[in-house]
Amino acid sequence: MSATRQAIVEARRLVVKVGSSALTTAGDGLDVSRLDALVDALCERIARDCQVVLVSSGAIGAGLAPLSLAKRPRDLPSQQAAASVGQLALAHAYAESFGRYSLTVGQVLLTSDDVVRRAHYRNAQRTFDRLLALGAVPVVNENDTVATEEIRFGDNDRLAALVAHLIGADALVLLSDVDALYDGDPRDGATRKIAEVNGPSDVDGITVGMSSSGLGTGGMVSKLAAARTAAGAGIPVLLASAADAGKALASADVGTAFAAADSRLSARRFWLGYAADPSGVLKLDDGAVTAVVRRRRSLLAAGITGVEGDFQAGDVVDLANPAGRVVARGVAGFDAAELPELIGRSSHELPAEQRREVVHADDLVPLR
Ligand SMILES: Nc1ncnc2c1ncn2[C@@H]1O[C@H](COP(=O)(O)OP(=O)(O)O)[C@@H](O)[C@H]1O
Ligand SMILES: N[C@@H](CCC(=O)OP(=O)(O)O)C(=O)O
Repeated sequence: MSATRQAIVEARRLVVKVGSSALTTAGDGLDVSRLDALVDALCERIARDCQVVLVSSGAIGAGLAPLSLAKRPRDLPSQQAAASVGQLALAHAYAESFGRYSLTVGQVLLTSDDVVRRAHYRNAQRTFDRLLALGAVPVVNENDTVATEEIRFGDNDRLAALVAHLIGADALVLLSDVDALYDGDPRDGATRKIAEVNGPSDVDGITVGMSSSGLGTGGMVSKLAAARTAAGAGIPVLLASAADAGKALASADVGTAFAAADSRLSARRFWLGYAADPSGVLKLDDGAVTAVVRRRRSLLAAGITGVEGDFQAGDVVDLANPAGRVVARGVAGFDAAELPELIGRSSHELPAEQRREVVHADDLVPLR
């Protein structure tokens, strides 16, 4: 067995995320027998002295039938109405199901602010720690009923990766309706299953598509992004089918395993790289990309070719390569308004008071 799968088997703190497509069907809503089977697998793992946080989608899917909606609505107010009805059904079903094992569940509904703003992040951290210390199983979802289009996570895969880092999880398990990552969308015919992902090059060139069930939101795109986020932060990830939850949680010998990067990012650097909401973009030339990404140097004005957004010194900004791809994220040392007359100029050409880094290396995180 690979070291990654071994680490998942031995994890003492685990985040498990289950998608809508594994719990609900368009016509019938919540499938309690599938939910019970998932809870059976989780409780077996909990009985082996492992703390589990469950991130569960399915509120919108579970709210469709009670509201006589035939399919997942597209507009936000209807989705929110469905989530409001469905979340109650979902929480009730989990309370009943874990109750079979005399376990208590605690509902945690998060908005992006709760993990994007640092002060809120610490607050959420304390709530999880206390729930786990008291022996309850936290069941997490996005707080869909109050999230607006702008502040929405939209997909729970990312939320699960952020929660995994937030609680210091040893591993993340993503359960869906597909049994693994494939090198192309499995609906397109001949595709190959990928069992191990040991680094970004193992997923270069594969095609990932959207949800097939019409119930899930992010499809494989968001799962892959979440797996990379967690693995990049030092947390091993297993992607498997919810139907295989028993095996995924007991022996981790199914699905796709994503190896964790060697070192765990500090809370601050993780927050900077993956949780913080960027307020603008600095466009870099090739030399600056090499300096900040490969050599971990500070970003100087000379390597910047353009500035977007209206940010202040201290705000988080994206750093993009000449093709426009975001390669790093960092804390701006200048206001956006100050930069146009500095960029492209080397330090000795600048007045003494402006002769400093635009983004200091300590405040800069390259993204995988
Ligand atoms: N390369 C790929 N490998 C595996 N599944 C893929 C791929 N590309 C697209 N998919 C689709 O992604 C779906 C899972 O995403 P989604 O329905 O959003 O799940 P969930 O509700 O569990 O979050 C699968 O059913 C599959 O059809
Ligand atoms: N918060 C939404 C789920 C959003 C979501 O990410 O769904 P999925 O792609 O099925 O994990 C809900 O509970 O319906």
